[in-house]
Amino acid sequence: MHVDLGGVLGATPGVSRDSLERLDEQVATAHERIAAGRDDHERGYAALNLPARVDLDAIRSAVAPFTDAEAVLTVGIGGSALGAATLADALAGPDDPDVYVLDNVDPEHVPRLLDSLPLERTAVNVVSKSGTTAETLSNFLVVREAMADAGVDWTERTVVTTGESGNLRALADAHDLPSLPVPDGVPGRFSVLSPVGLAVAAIQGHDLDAIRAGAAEAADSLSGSLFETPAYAYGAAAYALANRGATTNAMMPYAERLETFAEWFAQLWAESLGKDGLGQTPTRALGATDQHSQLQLYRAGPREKLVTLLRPTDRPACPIPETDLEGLSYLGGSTLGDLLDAEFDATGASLAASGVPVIRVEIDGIDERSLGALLYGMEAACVLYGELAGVSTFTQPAVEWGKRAARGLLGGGEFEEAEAVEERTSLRIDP
Ligand SMILES: O=P(O)(O)OC[C@H]1O[C@](O)(CO)[C@@H](O)[C@@H]1O
Repeated sequence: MHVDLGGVLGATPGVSRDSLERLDEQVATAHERIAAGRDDHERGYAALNLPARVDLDAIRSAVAPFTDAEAVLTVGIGGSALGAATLADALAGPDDPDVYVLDNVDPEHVPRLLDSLPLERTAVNVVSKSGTTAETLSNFLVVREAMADAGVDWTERTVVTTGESGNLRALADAHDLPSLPVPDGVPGRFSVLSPVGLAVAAIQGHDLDAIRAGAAEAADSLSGSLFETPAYAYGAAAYALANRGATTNAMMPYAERLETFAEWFAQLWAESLGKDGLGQTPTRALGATDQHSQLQLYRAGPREKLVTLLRPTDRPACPIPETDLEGLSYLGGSTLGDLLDAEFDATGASLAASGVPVIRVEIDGIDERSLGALLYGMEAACVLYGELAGVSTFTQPAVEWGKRAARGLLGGGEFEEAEAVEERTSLRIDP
C-alpha cells in the first residue's frame, strides 16, 4: 500500500507539513503502545499479529470437503461477512465458485436467493464470533430448512467459524461439523486475516500464503514514524483532518473489484472510531461511476470531507476501438484502463483545485499479496487513528441497545429498550 499525502497539504481543511511533523511525535508514542499491545497479544491489538499466527493449513483442511462447490453461501453479518466478501469480490476468477452473502434478513430476498442456488453443490459458510447474532442464526435456520426441503444433508454442506462458546459452537459440536475458530481477542471487523475472512478464499482456491505475505510485509513496515509507514501516514492524516473539520471520509476505489472493500472499510472506520462524539463518517463511492453522482457535492458542498482515492497501479487494458464519432476520436486507440486512470488523476486534481483534501492510496495490483497488504494497512491505520483520538478502538457498545430492543419486541425477554420503542414519538403524515 502506497500513500500520497500531497493532496492534504494546503487543502481546506488541510494539514501542513509542519503539523504532520509535530503529529509524528504522537505517532511514535502511539506506535509504542500498539507494539506493546501486540507483544502482549492484548485484545484488539492481537488482530495485528494475525499474519504471524493464522493457521492456514487448518483453514485449508476444514474447507477441503467443499473445494468442489459450485457456489459458496456465507451466512454472517458485519465483520463476519464483509472480509470474506471483500476477498471474494476482489479475487474472483472465471473458474471460481460463485460467492453469495446472506448478511441481511430480508424475507423476499432470502428465499429468492436460496431458490436460485444449486443447494446440493453449495458450501454454506456460517460465521459468527458471538454465535448469538439474531440475523445470522435466523438466516442459518432458514438455509438449513431449505436444504432439508431440497433433500440435501446440510451437515454435509456446512462449515462453521465461531468463538469458543455460543449457539454455533454447540451446533458444530453436536453435528460434528467442520469448524474454525474466531481467534480470541480479535474483534469481528479486524478478523479478515483469520479464518473468518480466509475460509471462502480457501474454498475458491486463492493463495492464502500470498495474502498472509502481503499482510506480513505491511506488519513489518510499522515503525514509529508516519513518514516511513504508509498505514500510519493514512491514519494520522485522516485523524488530523477530522480534527480540522473533515468529519466525512469518502472511500472511492477506482476498480469494480474493490467496491466491496469500501464496505469493509466503512465498518472498520465507523465501528472502531465512532465513539465519545468523535469519529469520521465513512462513505462509499466508486470511481469513475460516482464522479457522475457524488463529485458535485464533494467539490462544491460543505467543507467537511476527506476523499480517499484508491487504485491498483497494474490493471488490465481493454482497448477502445478506433472511432470517427464526432469528438470521440481521441478515445480510439487508448484503453478503458487508460481512461479510468486519467479519471483517477483528473478527479484528484479537480478536488485539489477546489481545496478538498485528497489522500491517494495505490496498491500494486488486485492480487492476493496486494489485498493482504491493503487490508492489514487499513487495520493498522485505524488502530493508530484510535490511539491518537484516545478512543477504545476495539469495542462497539452502542450497537447493543438496538439488539435488546429488537429481541424484546420479538418476545425474547423483558428489555426496557423494547418499551422505549413502543413509546416512541410519532408525527405521521399519511397521503
Ligand atoms: O460475528 P458476530 O458475533 O455474529 O457479530 C457480527 C457483527 O455484529 C457486531 O457485533 C455489531 O453488531 C459487529 O461488531 C460484528 O462484526
